[in-house]
Amino acid sequence: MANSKSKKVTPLMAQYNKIKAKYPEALLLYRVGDFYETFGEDAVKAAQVLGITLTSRNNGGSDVELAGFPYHSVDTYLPRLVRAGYRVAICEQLEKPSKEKKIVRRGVTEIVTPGLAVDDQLLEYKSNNFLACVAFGRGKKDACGLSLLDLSTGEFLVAEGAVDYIDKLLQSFQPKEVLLSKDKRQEFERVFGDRFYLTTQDEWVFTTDYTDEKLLKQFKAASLKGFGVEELRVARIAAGVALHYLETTENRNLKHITRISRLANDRYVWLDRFTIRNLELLYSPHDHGVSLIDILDRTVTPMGGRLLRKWVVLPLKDKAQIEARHEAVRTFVDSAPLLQDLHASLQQIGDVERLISKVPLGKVNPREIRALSDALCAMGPIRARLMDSPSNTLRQLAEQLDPLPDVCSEIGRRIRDEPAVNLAKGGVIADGFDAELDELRDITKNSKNRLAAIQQREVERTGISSLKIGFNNVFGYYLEVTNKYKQQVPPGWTRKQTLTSAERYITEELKLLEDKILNAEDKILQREEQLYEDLVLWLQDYIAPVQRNAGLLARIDCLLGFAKVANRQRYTEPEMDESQDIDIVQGRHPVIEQQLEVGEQYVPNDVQLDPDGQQIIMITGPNMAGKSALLRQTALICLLAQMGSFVPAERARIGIVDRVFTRVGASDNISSGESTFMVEMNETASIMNNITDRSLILLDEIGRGTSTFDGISIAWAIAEYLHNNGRARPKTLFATHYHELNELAESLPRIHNYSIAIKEHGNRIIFLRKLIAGGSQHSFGIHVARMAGMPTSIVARAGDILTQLEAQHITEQGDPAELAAANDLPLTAPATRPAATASLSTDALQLSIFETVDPTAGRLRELLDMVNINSMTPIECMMKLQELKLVIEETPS
Ligand SMILES: Nc1ncnc2c1ncn2[C@@H]1O[C@H](COP(=O)(O)OP(=O)(O)OP(=O)(O)O)[C@@H](O)[C@H]1O
Repeated sequence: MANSKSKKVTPLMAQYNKIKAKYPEALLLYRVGDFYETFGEDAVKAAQVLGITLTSRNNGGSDVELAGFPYHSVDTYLPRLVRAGYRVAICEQLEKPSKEKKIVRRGVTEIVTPGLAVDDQLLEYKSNNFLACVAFGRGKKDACGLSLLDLSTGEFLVAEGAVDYIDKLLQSFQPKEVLLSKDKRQEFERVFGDRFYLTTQDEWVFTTDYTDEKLLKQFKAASLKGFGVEELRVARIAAGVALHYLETTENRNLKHITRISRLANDRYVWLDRFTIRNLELLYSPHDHGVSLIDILDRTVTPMGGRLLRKWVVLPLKDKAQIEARHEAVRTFVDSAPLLQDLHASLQQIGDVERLISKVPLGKVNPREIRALSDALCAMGPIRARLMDSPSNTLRQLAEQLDPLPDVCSEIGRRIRDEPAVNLAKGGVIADGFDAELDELRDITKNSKNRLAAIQQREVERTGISSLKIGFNNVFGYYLEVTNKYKQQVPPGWTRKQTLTSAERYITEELKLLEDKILNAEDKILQREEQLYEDLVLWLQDYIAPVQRNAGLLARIDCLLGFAKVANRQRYTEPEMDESQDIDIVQGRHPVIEQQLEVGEQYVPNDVQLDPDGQQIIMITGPNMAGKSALLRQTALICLLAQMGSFVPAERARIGIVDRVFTRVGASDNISSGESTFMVEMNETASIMNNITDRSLILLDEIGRGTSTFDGISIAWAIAEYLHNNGRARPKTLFATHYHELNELAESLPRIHNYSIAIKEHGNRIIFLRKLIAGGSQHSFGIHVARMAGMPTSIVARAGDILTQLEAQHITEQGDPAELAAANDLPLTAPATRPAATASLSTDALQLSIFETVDPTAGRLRELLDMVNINSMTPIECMMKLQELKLVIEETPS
């Protein structure tokens, strides 16, 4: 820190210390002349992050660290500091330096944090930059409130609900910064994890009275009734805290925050947080992985791109709304010229939503204002074209578009066609708009002509033919009259200088012109600034209509994007109905089908689900057969349909789905122990408690994270519960390695067995990727090992061991399938039921193995001792066998 205790602190450092004390948590960029300086610890951090030189400055006897950069580099350096996670306070000089004042007045004009970014360098153009606030309810049962505010667009959303709902929204909207009460940090991290950039606020801010006052003031309203947020007490607190935070970070002109909207939980399909992650809707966890949005986003405008991200995580449940989107997409698909025209027009639009937000923030530059008017001008043709289209949806959208001709023409009248980006450089305001400015410009351009004109006129008027206009530094412009014509000087001229052969005069007119010429440049800049400010102020009245246009264009853009994807990827229009069936004919996985190697073809599959007949599909098949792909494509097709998109299928009839749950079994519990398994079971239990008739559940290798027999038992119990649960019959796709689960179909009529076909070809397995009726009866690991060329003696022996292990286990504990069926396992069984013994007694078996495969017995025994067969997947078994085989091959006989 700058040393405030030092005896003789320089005036500059004294001022710095005072300002810094007000913003202790921020890294302070302190303007000194043409530089932004940082001092003390801030300087150390800035030097490290920015790679700038760290020096020191004498501060009245003691040294303080110093690092700075030129003011014009702020656009380069500021984003780097913010991205590195710093809050940055920018302290400007608030007055021009003058000789009389020892030190100029300075103050913080802006605080930039990840959630408060508005500069293009800090924003991703197709993503919102949300600042979130989470307010916890009073008790455990009380709801949690969330607000999401994008300062760069003015979008302001609130939601209230159970913790898992808020968690899901945080995951979907990925806020860049989250505000919370000082005393709730631990609770927040426990519930929502530690991956957010947190900023705490004083506890007193989180009170209804204070926050409601903030909201009412922002929206200039007497009540919040009109916004549909009256009932959401905790969400309103979260919203008010966000406004409070903006105020304390010097963001005071928030005219672009014109509305607050409720994210109505009941309007959208409920996706549990695993589903968003698991279906890779927005992100893929793999390196260079592709997510659904990557495939789906063919939008042209940044607003469209941002809206699509919301559509993807908030699929609709209302049939009419979904069909309205389909109808618009169909219209574009059916008319290539309409699609192309709209695409071309939208390309001229740019980011009007963010442009108009810069108006109240005082950040809009002249070129952006011009871009705004270009965008408005482009809206006319879009409106006209869509009004002519056969689509009701598109006509309704077009009708609401308002190209604001006044704004468009006013900007055209006031701003030059290609204005300078930087207002301070001039050349912004159009010629002919302002007489004063025109005159000033004229003066600088034509000053010589004007002087010559005066000279000419005066020669004619006075008859002094030798009259000349000259200039000197003492009294500026003058009229010089030779002695010969002295008598003809008119009365209004003032003599200023007498020379031997001539006299010099000034006139009122000449002085005025001189003044104008000398100050013209300065005055031009001032006048341009003034006129520009007037325009920006005038534009503030049009923020809401421009935002409305931006919203409409975003929707048109998304629908157009869906049509482009449908054309390119051969998607078809799904039929939506109120039934509870899902009937997909020749469906495909939208992402995987795009990623296959050249020459590979995605194999489409039919999937039918209905709660009265085929409620649960049990799919068996070896690793890599395509089970997970089938599960996910089914959910993705339903979700795509409900987002309003066409779907990758030959035909699809979808009874509206209201919830999608996904669970994927933990892949390895060897390193993470039981906890992973416990988590898996807890989460599965939460699915079981929330299912409805319209739910779609994907269970992929559930129970994999424990020993084989435990896993089978648990998967069995879950399948049984989903089938027999009286409350609801959720449609379920169940992928499993455990062929034992096929037995369930014998006693439970709505469970149907399927498998994914494979074919043996010599030593190779060919994956046919076809879903066929009937479960598979193979023990895949050993089966695959045989096809991989394992010596027959080992394969045969492995088969024997498996049979013996299963037989032994059945005598010790009973057949897991029978056990499960007999015990009528309750829901809570996974967590509370005593785990079946994981270690099997294999001593006897091992002895006999080693008797037969000597002389490599020692090494093989060693390797086998380390194996826990109960926790291995078939493919791991196969690899282990391969390893054993190598031992045999490498040992000299
Ligand atoms: N219908 C299909 N057509 C073409 N390729 C497919 C198809 N289904 C899956 N694949 C390919 O097979 C790979 C494996 O599929 P998937 O992960 O679904 O197998 P799995 O049976 O779930 O295996 P595991 O049990 O190991 O998870 C996919 O990454 C994809 O490349």
